Amino acid sequence: MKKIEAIIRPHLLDAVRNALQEIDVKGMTVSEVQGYGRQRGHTETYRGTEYQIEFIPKMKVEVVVPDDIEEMAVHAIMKAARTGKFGDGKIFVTTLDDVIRIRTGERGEAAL
Ligand SMILES: Nc1ncnc2c1ncn2[C@@H]1O[C@H](COP(=O)(O)OP(=O)(O)OP(=O)(O)O)[C@@H](O)[C@H]1O
Ligand SMILES: [Mg+2]
Repeated sequence: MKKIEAIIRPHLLDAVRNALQEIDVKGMTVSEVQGYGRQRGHTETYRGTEYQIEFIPKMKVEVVVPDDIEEMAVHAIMKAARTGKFGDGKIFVTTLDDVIRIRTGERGEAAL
């Protein structure tokens, strides 16, 4: 299984969710996050301490999927989240060891 974390523009959340539902992704977690990429990473020093400024609001979408739909899921997110401008976001993919459905004790892909 793969865990796909996508940092996207907040106003494109519905489009990304719809795109993922179309490829039968079973569940998802979303959260409001703040961050910066290459354009905004400057720091300010105040009384000897460095402060990171200019965090931009983004949404984080997390989905766990079987290996065989990883590429489809990544492409679905890219297509829905891309405007072509700086700040469109990023997708992080990691290998996930296990999933446990708490109610039943099912594990692995059966628990997705
Ligand atoms: N290396 C990173 N590690 C963790 N989060 C990141 C990283 N790069 C970007 N992000 C997250 O993704 C959001 C959007 O990043 P962004 O799309 O600006 O990346 P970028 O590398 O600057 O690409 P672009 O040049 O297209 O703007 C950031 O606000 C931050 O939350
Ligand atoms: Mg950027």
